[in-house]
Amino acid sequence: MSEQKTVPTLYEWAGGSPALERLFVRFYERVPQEPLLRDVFAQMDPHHAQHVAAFVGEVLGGPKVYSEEHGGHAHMIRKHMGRNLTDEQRRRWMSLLLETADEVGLPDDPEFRSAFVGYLEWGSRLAVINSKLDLAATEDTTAPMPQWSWGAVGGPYQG
Ligand code: HEM
Repeated sequence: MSEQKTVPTLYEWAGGSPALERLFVRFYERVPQEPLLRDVFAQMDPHHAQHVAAFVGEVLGGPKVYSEEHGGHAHMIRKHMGRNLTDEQRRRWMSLLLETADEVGLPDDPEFRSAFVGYLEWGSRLAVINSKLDLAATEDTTAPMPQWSWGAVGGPYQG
């Protein structure tokens, strides 16, 4: 009988919702010390970190909490519209998030990190593009929820 191997999702490999919440709570604790980012997030919802963790968890193969309870992908797109984010801000957002991933002990194996960074690069560049759109003038913000997986590396680090 052949052995059946189950490939964990990126969400499971990351440590599920507790790990992603730890990551984003700590990240948004650090944002006010960042001159490039603090004004962007000055008015953020008090549950912003949990919402972003739920969104990213769903993208990485976790439960559909953001779609079912927080307005789904269209809501996330609308939250970026009209904010005129710069690439300099995006780069700081990325590097601060990756520094925080190390700080909170998110898995740092090559397989997980390459897939995770791939998603963040893609998503953060779209956030900047969407931030140049005018909320009032854009009717269609529907797009399926992105789904990210291991990609070319094919599965978790095996040692
Ligand atoms: C993969 C990249 C990103 C993801 C997954 C993401 C995710 C999200 C989500 C889910 C929300 C809505 C939260 C809610 O429902 O309350 C949101 C809002 C927001 N995002 Fe992002 N985002 C990304 C990149 C960025 C970047 C690069 C910036 C700025 C440099 C940014 C700035 C904001 C701001 C200012 C809000 C509104 C916060 C508020 O006032 O409530 N995002 N983002």
